Amino acid sequence: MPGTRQPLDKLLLFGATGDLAQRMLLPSLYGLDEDGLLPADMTITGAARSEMSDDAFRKFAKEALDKFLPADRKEKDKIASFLKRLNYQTLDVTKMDHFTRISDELGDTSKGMAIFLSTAPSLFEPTIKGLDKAGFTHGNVRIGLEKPLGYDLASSREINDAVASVFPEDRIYRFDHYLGKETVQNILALRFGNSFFEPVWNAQGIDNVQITIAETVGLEERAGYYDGAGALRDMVTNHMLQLLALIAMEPPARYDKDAIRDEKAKVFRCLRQIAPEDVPHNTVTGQYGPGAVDGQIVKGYLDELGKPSVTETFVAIKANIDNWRWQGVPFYLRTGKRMAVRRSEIAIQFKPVPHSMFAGRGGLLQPNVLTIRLQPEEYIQMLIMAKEPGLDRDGVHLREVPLNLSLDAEFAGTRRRIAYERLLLDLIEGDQTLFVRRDEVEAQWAWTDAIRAGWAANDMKPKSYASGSWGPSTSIALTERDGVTWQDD
Ligand SMILES: NC(=O)C1=CN([C@@H]2O[C@H](COP(=O)(O)OP(=O)(O)OC[C@H]3O[C@@H](n4cnc5c(N)ncnc54)[C@H](OP(=O)(O)O)[C@@H]3O)[C@@H](O)[C@H]2O)C=CC1
Ligand SMILES: O=C1O[C@H](COP(=O)(O)O)[C@@H](O)[C@H](O)[C@H]1O
Repeated sequence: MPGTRQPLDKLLLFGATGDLAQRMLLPSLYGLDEDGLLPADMTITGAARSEMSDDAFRKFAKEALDKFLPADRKEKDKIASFLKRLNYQTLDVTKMDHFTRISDELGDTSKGMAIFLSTAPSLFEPTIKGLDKAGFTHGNVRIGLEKPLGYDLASSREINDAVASVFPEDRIYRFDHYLGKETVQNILALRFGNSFFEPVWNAQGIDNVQITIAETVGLEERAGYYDGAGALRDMVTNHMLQLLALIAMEPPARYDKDAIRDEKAKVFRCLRQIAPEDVPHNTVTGQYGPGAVDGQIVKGYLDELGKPSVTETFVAIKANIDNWRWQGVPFYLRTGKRMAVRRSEIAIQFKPVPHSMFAGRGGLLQPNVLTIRLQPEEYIQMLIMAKEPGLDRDGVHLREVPLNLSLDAEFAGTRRRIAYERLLLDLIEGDQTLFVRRDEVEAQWAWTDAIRAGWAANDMKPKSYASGSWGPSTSIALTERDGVTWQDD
């Protein structure tokens, strides 16, 4: 709600020397500054363990911008002006006495401050304790927490309790960068800014929903974290379940933090927990072996990791939502690394027509499919049956054709922003709508913890799949058993 936004003029960024800061956070903050969206006198203080002066941090940030900003956005004057906002504090968050150092670096914080923890979740509790001890939790202070929020429900609760002991929920901003993506916000526009989908957006109109986040990258530089997490906890607990909730939720009454998050939370409460005995039937796990991706020969996961591991790099799940709207509609979720293509999309397959008047006179009717492509392209496409032109005497020849709304083309003049630009601006200005509430995050963990318990109970190990494929063949069987085919084209 723009009318109630209250910008703060200080940002304290923990994990400022990390990969996420270099690739996403510093370029995003620059993007906001470039467009005049940061408060004029706002300072950005980076904090991390590495010993660095303010100037060395500015040089570090400049290198990050040089590397990660597109060539047409590197304006010397604007970068120089952005760098003037930056300063740095060397600090180990596990050492409580280090926190007193921040006061000098920050100066007067009476107008409030936004803090963002872009560090491993194991560091959240000590950081919060340190901030509290140094007196940085009172007044107009908001705290942002990068995902993952813990490793399971128990650790997530511990973190939530620790934050809640010093920050009220309305000052806690749990990041899930998928919520900052334009196309993800477009799901709300599509569903609730148009009237024609709602009457069929239910078990009467929809046969199944498929959510895919396929990546071509492998471990990158994150082996330490990823091998302990795996695809389920890295992608499903957060991004994929948020997408599911946006597709499945009831219409919120208003575009605000309470109305939207209440509706998402209700979906999570209706998400059917998968019983241990159903886990082998309803889930598939895989681990990539060697293969070719984008024309390049790549190593398998174990070779990249350099040690044995049973961590899954692919997971597919059949989920069900037990409420009136979605009874009997499977939601198939699928995500993996080193897949055939990079693609995030939601495919909604509608029910077939109840009776075909074209039977024997025009070919088979295909059910309509609505595809919301989140990345790399951004579009919404509806597959519909149309008559092929011609004077055929044996009937009306029908063919599936796409009805396309290319968001890339329609909004060609608008810069595509990094998801973190939206979220960091909302943290600075105080709008929680696109952040995850405590009850949501804990419901997400409870659901995926049950799946992990089922894997352990059934001694399930990931099946190998070739890099550059769509995952193990059992993933195809997961949907085919229900007579459903993954939408892979
Ligand atoms: N990178 C990515 O693409 C994504 C990352 N994330 C999550 O974001 C978080 C940060 O990720 P990423 O940037 O990749 O991690 P990195 O390992 O690259 O960076 C970690 C940061 O934390 C700092 N740090 C580590 N220990 C301490 C300490 N004791 N006291 C103070 N600072 C410390 C490091 O400082 P120093 O190097 O100076 O020691 C560094 O700035 C993680 O939880 C990750 O899972 C989430 C989504 C995507
Ligand atoms: O949170 C994460 O997301 C990225 C994928 O994000 P995207 O915006 O590129 O789709 C994933 O690579 C990473 O493992 C995970 O931690």
